[in-house]
Parts: sequence; structure tokens; C-alpha cells
Amino acid sequence: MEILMKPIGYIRSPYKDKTAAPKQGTPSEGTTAAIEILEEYKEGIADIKEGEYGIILFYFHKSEGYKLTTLSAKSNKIMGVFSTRSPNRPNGIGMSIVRFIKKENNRLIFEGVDMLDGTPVLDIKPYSKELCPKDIAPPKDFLS
Ligand SMILES: C[S@@+](CC[C@H](N)C(=O)[O-])C[C@H]1O[C@@H](n2cnc3c(N)ncnc32)[C@H](O)[C@@H]1O
Repeated sequence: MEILMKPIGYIRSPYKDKTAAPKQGTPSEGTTAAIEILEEYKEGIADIKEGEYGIILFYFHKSEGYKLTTLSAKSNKIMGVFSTRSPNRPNGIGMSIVRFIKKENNRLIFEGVDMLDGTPVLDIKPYSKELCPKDIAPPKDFLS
């Protein structure tokens, strides 16, 4: 089965290429970027509030191919790709948790950027502790 997706918008980021973007788990605090939502999807951001946290799902459009094992930036060991956050993965889907700080018409300004400029956005979801199954305690620093 093939799955066809259309971006709902694009990231406008200060990071123009891979060498400039922050590495795994280190989005620069205080650096802002924007999601420019396409006109046809604009109504969908109506209830996103300033200060809320959100999950952005996006496509690693600048990745070339994938490797099923890769050097994990976290453990510094060769690991299966699905235990890493490598941008070189079979379906090229990225996920970042961000904080929305402002909404301007069809633009959502956010903190927590690690995406390159022009990155296609596939989806936006709210982030909350209800995401964890009840029998799994969320980590202490889990955001509300
Ligand atoms: C380690 S990945 C983690 C991304 C995301 N937070 C995740 O967990 O899926 C972050 C790196 O992906 C790369 N990157 C960001 N946007 C990209 C894009 N559109 N295409 C290819 N690589 C990208 C940058 O080099 C950045 O340092």
C-alpha cells in the first residue's frame, strides 16, 4: 500500500541547511520559527492558543535515502534506526514538541525549532500528559 500525503503548511526556520540546525534533542531555547498554514487548512488552527505545547509532524524533505542501522547521537552507538531520531529513515517523518507563542493569521510562531527552512508540515496535534497510558507514569519533567 502506498500512502499519499499533502503538506498542510511549511516551516519558515532560521536554519537554512543541515549544518546550521540544532542536533538531536537540543532545539535552541528562545529561537523562533513559524508554520505557514496553507489557506485551505487555516480553519484547523482556530483553537490553538498562545502558550500551548504542540506536536509537529513533518517530512525530512532534505534527507537522501535511509539506513536501517545508524550511529545514535544519543548513545554514540550503532543502533537500529527506529531506536534513533535519525532524519534518514524509511518514511522520513519527523516529530518535534514545540511551544506556540503567537498566532498571526495563517502563521503559528513557535519555540523549539529543529527543522530546516521549507520543511513540509504533515500534521499538528496538541501535546498533553493524557498521551501516556494510565499505567505508565510520565517523567517528572513531562509538560502539562
Ligand atoms: C535529529 S533530527 C530530530 C528531528 C525531530 N525532532 C525528530 O525527533 O523527529 C534533527 C536534525 O534533522 C535535520 N533536519 C531538520 N529538518 C530537516 C529536513 N526538512 N530534511 C532533512 N533533515 C532535516 C537537521 O539536521 C537537524 O539537526
